[in-house]
Amino acid sequence: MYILSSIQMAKADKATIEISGITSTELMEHAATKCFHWLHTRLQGQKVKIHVFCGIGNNGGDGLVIARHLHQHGYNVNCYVVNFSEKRTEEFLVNYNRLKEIGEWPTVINNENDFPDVAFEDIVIDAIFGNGLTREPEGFTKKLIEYINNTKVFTLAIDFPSGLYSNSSVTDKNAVLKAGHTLTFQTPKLAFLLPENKDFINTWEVIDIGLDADFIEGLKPQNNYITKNEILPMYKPRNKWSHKGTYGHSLIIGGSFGKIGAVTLASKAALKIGSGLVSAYVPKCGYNIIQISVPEAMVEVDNDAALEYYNFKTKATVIGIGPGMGTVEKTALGFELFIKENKLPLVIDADAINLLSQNKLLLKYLPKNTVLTPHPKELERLVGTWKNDFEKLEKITKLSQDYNLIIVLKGTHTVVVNGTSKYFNSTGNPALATAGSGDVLTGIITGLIAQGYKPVNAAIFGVYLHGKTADIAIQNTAHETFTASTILDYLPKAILDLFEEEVENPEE
Ligand SMILES: NC(=O)C1=CN([C@@H]2O[C@H](COP(=O)(O)OP(=O)(O)OC[C@H]3O[C@@H](n4cnc5c(N)ncnc54)[C@H](OP(=O)(O)O)[C@@H]3O)[C@@H](O)[C@H]2O)[C@@H](O)CC1
Ligand SMILES: Nc1ncnc2c1ncn2[C@@H]1O[C@H](COP(=O)(O)OP(=O)(O)O)[C@@H](O)[C@H]1O
Ligand SMILES: [K+]
Repeated sequence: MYILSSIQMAKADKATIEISGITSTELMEHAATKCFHWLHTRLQGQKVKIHVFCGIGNNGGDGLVIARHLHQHGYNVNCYVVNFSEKRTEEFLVNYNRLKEIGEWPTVINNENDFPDVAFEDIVIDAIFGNGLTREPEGFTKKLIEYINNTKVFTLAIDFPSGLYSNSSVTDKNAVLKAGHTLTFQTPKLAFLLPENKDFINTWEVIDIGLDADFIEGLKPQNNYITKNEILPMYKPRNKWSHKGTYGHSLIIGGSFGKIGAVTLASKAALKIGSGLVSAYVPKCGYNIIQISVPEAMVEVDNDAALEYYNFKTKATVIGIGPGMGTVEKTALGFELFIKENKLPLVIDADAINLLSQNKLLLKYLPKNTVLTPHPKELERLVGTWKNDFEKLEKITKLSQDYNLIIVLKGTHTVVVNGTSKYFNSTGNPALATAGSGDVLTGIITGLIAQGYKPVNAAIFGVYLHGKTADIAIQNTAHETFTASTILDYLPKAILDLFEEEVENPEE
């Protein structure tokens, strides 16, 4: 699914109106009616008090349409116009009049004295600002947003939480509405996927308003939201005449005294995702541990308690390096020689990323399409700090372009960056916030590359499946009891889920 910016959304709105011949008011009616149905399905006519706050642009127009439908269905609805400007859009005015025609006169809010009483148990619909936000809300509009936030009432935001931009950072955090749920039109918005906006975005979903798909395709959006639809075509089914050699040989390099578990998890993951063969290259102290805990894997050993020589004999298809490796001097020196000589595809994680950060000259030796899987702290060591999440994404893009790398920045919405293309993951939940889950991801991506997946696809596919295990598991287990090993237990279900049909959305 593409992620569109505000400018792209406005272009797609306009183009759809021209191409399909429907009017802008009809498009608004269609979009806002879907939002009403979303609410109606859940409320089933309950007499809860609903406050609809409308701006004076088309986001406000949506609010007016929703208020009209709520009124006509007998809900206890209060509609307000937040009068921050005298200009009104045509679609706003059409719907203002339609609301008046059915006997519902919105209350105009001109200053703080006009704020209505809002109780914790009420519902607020936020239709103040949407796609057309050009600057931060101020004056009484900002005060209204603060006022609503302070009530802690459930807030349903239409298209955007008011005050949030799609593609740039908020500078005044008090001027953004904290949405309980957001119904956004046509595509996810980049701002919803960034940790800096965690206070404003809770849950959200996309309402398909039928914008022209060919036109959107022609915009060549660079930001993507990865769901099952994008993942399924990547899947490589197995051939009847294949054998273990067909599915490659993953070599996992890492471990140090006390941290052999990381290599164990990564090796198990590479096997479980289907790598034909898996070997581990660990310090001597890890030999028995891996042999006993992963009988399917082969093991080669280096020096005693930490890697030093990197002189393995395994003829691997791909190497995953870093889990539990440590950064002591001898490991770092050996790593430098290894990187300078290596020609095999690489997945680089954890301490191997930290060693690259300590010696950035090594970056130029990495084979094209090497996958790096940093968490934010590891990324910071590599590229320095950032002012905000948009600048962070720019820094990752530059790193990816400068060295032809694929960067997997891990987090709630892990993003895979390949040059200017970005792929944000849709799966996963806080169950994954547990020791070793990153090591498992390294093994999964390595094992997919071994089987012939293009590195960028291996990264996108692996991240999706990794998150999906937690989403499936959480139906039967608690967040707390999910561990990195549970990811492996649920990999079969995550793969099988790809072939299950989605349940129809009742509102569609
Ligand atoms: N057919 C369609 O197009 C469809 C559109 N749809 C809906 O339209 C929404 C976009 O509508 P929109 O473009 O009218 O912008 P919106 O967010 O309502 O507000 C912009 C107004 O606010 C003003 N303004 C901005 N910032 C401000 C500030 N800080 N403080 C004060 N004023 C500020 C700005 O004026 P200006 O910047 O020029 O001063 C302008 O007057 C979109 O999110 C979706 O909900 C759907 O119905 C689907 C069909
Ligand atoms: N709240 C969350 N929602 C979704 N995914 C998460 C969440 N917290 C952590 N994860 C995922 O868990 C993994 C953690 O990796 P990492 O930080 O390297 O852990 P470790 O070093 O313990 O292996 C990443 O893939 C990350 O995306
Ligand atoms: K809004």
